[in-house]
Amino acid sequence: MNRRVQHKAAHVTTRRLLDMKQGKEKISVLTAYDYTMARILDRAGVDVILVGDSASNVFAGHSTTLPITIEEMIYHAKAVVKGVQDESNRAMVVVDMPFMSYQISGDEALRNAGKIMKEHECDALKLEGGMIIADTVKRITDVGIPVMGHLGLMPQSIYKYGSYKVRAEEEREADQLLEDARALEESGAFAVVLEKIPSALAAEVTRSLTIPTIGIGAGVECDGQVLVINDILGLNREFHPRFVRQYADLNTVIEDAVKSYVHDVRERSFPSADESY
Ligand SMILES: Nc1nc(=O)c2c([nH]1)NC[C@@H]1CN(c3ccc(C(=O)N[C@@H](CCC(=O)O)C(=O)O)cc3)CN21
Ligand SMILES: CC(C)C(=O)C(=O)O
Ligand SMILES: [Mg+2]
Repeated sequence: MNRRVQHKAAHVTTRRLLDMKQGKEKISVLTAYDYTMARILDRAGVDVILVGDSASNVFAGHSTTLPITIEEMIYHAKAVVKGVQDESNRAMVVVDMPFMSYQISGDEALRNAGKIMKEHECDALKLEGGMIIADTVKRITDVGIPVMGHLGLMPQSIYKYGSYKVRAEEEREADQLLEDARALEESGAFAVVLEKIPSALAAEVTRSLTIPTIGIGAGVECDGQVLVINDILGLNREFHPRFVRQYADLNTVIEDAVKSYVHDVRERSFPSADESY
């Protein structure tokens, strides 16, 4: 028996996520945008890696997710998929479809979904929206591409709302969100992200659906949780919404390391004889 194969944990599939919900095992999701980080996340055992369009913010420095292009998302996704493949190849890789790559028509959405899927071996795509994109979700899933939904705070619609405030606090909006979630499930979505909505509503959606819910600022009763990797590592100085738990202060770690390097170069203590040829 090939021991290497035997020791490799099974790649996380949409089926596995459904089983996890049924078995009440929580699903952990983090974003990644590059090869090095994807390898660390896969090694650490995260279930799903999301190549988020938040790359527009944290990688490219834009103030919203709107400017990132399909080509840029593919570039990040290729690096992440390669990282997972070179590590344990356990984590599922989901890629955000960027703003305006799926909203114009079902045809265009399908063409772009296929384009993203063909460039690398990611496992699924994520789209923002509910009933409005239900037909599109059905068309994409019908050809065999798994789709993750995204409801509540939808950053691609930020200019429609004008703020990043909590969503669906009023009963009418909450009812709409519940209907949107059901529409996504009926259209074939395998999971749905719930962003910045009241915990009680997220719990109700979670109970109402067969597919898993993945929360970000949506309480502990979601079937899983997602956060942006830069936020949990403390790489982001300015971004501190209360749903982020910071697990490290890499900002300080990196700044101190770079300061030491700059100092050593200036003082001529780097490189030493041992570090030279
Ligand atoms: N680094 C990063 N982390 C994220 O979670 C993230 C991104 N970028 N970019 C894309 C979207 C945007 N997201 C956001 C952005 C802002 C808030 C937020 O709560 N902002 C304010 C509150 C604004 C208000 O209440 O009016 C805050 O408290 O920081 C939440 C999610 C989540 N996503
Ligand atoms: C915050 C998550 C859910 C996301 O969509 C992103 O990182 O783009
Ligand atoms: Mg996103």
